[in-house]
Amino acid sequence: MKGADVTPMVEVTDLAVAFREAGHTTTVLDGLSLRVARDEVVCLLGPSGCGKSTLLRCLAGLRAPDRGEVRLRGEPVAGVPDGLGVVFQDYGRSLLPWSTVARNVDFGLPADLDRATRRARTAQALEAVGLADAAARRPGQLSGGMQQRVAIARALARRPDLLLMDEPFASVDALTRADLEDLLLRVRREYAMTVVLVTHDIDESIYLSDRVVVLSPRPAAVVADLAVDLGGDRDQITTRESHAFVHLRARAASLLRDGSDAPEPAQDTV
Ligand SMILES: Nc1ncnc2c1ncn2[C@@H]1O[C@H](COP(=O)(O)OP(=O)(O)OP(=O)(O)O)[C@@H](O)[C@H]1O
Repeated sequence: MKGADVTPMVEVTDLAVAFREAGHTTTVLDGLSLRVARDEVVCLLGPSGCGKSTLLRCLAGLRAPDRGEVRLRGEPVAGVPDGLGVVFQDYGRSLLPWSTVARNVDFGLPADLDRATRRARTAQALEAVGLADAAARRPGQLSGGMQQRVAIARALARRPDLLLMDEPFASVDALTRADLEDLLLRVRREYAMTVVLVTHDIDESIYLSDRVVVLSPRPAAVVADLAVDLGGDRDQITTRESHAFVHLRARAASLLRDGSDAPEPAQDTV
């Protein structure tokens, strides 16, 4: 009998990246290793400037590391891999302002797809993000949250098995952010994707993920790998109030602050 495929979706080994500018070298990553299993949602949580985006760019094949290796589905990354969706924070710059919403989504599809398939995938992705009625509008006619939904639809239309997100909800207001977080939890199941999401928001990292990888200040190293046992059905109010969530938040905050883990609180204090 053939066993289940246990090849990790993402395997990063001993990654090092440095930037050299005007005779000055900034070491951003130095010996970072990380694994993400298929269908997992993992948040990379780290302080500003620690190298989160650089790590994500290495995963996306947008930057070659100076040392070490990135493998996706067991294959070394060399250039932008197939089966990948990417969503960045700055939706304003990632959408084409003169094109309709539908065209913006279609724009992300491989050139060799036939017209009927393109239309079907675009319609399905817009439906998934609740924008079926906005297909003919232009980005400038939409709110920030709606524009970010278009960016997510564009990634989904590619039917990625790996979605990389770089602070995707950092530019929208708190209520819209909560809606987009719940949208991600839903589409992650519908599209059966592995998700790697970069954030410096502790609550968001716990709410969204199966695992939070806490990174140190630059050069980013893995400080802790926190399993998030909150179940699949999450709710913005009750999940965030739960004992497990509150304790994970304290642990992540302490690890981010000085690398120390917070002790389990006594039951009568919560
Ligand atoms: N192309 C580049 N050239 C020179 N330095 C760079 C370049 N890209 C990033 N850096 C530097 O590398 C460091 C890490 O940047 P990176 O964007 O990866 O961090 P980050 O953790 O994502 O930060 P933030 O949370 O603030 O977005 C920063 O000091 C940044 O200035």
